Amino acid sequence: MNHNDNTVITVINADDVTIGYGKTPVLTGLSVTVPDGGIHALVGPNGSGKTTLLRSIAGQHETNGGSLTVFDAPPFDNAEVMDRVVLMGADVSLPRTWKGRRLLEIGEARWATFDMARALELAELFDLDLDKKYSEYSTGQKSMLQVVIGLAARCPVTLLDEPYLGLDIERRRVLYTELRADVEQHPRTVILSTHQLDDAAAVIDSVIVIGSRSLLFTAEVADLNEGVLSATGPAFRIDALVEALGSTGTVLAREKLTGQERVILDLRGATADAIDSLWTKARELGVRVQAADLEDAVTALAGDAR
Ligand SMILES: Nc1ncnc2c1ncn2[C@@H]1O[C@H](COP(=O)(O)OP(=O)(O)OP(=O)(O)O)[C@@H](O)[C@H]1O
Repeated sequence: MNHNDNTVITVINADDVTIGYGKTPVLTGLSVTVPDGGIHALVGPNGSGKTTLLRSIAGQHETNGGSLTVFDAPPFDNAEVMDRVVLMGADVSLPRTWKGRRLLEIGEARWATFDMARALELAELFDLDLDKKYSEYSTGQKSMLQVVIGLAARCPVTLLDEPYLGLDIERRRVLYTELRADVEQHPRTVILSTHQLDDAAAVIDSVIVIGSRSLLFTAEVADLNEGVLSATGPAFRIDALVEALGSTGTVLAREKLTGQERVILDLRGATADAIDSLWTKARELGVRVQAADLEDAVTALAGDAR
């Protein structure tokens, strides 16, 4: 594993990577590092290359240029890396005629770290019938089986590709609660690709945001929660707040609501005193300020980064 500086150990390192299909590139010049441990959301528009990137990290898809390493080694077709990585989720195909229970046994045979007791416990929490064939599962039940295998495999690098697809609200709660509990009890690095950031907001540590073709930015969720604010009020009051903001921060986005306007402000570089005085100013002006929802913060930062 790489020591980026004196403190951060990275498990996945992409440096100027190009990935595509045939001669068509999907991602170009992608440079990103993923720290060892924690849950990281991979976010980007449809077709931006999230699944392709996860497949490359899992050693299932060859990169076309640059350097991609997982545990300091190129992952493609590399058994030593692939034995420590699991990729499960929406686009992962499993043998359709096999029953859920059999697929768990395949997982147990595939990964030395697989915990069958945990797999059975998760299946019960999801209320998943393991005696049905995979082809007989609904979309949500297929997702549940994928999540069960993905978590029970206990791989140091766990990749979950849109694992919530088709899950009802109660099962989504199980997914995120059990994911967090599992990672706390058995620390590992999880990358979770998602279009539903707010759903995952409570359990993720950072976001990796890709745009069309490359990385837009990465950010710690704690930094976003503290430093990206949403301010709502009548337009003239928002104008006054933006004027007061000066060089303390940046206006990432501004939108009209019915009779009001809302701005998303990036104050991540500001001192605690500067942030305090902006809150005071907002109160004086009668502008409602709050931490921006994670989804709003990421969307605004992505718009700003493009
Ligand atoms: N097997 C393939 N052969 C050729 N092109 C492919 C193949 N798989 C994916 N692509 C193309 O690669 C691009 C990225 O696809 P990918 O599935 O990685 O995106 P994604 O970000 O996961 O999308 P979504 O959010 O819609 O799931 C898309 O333009 C897609 O059409």
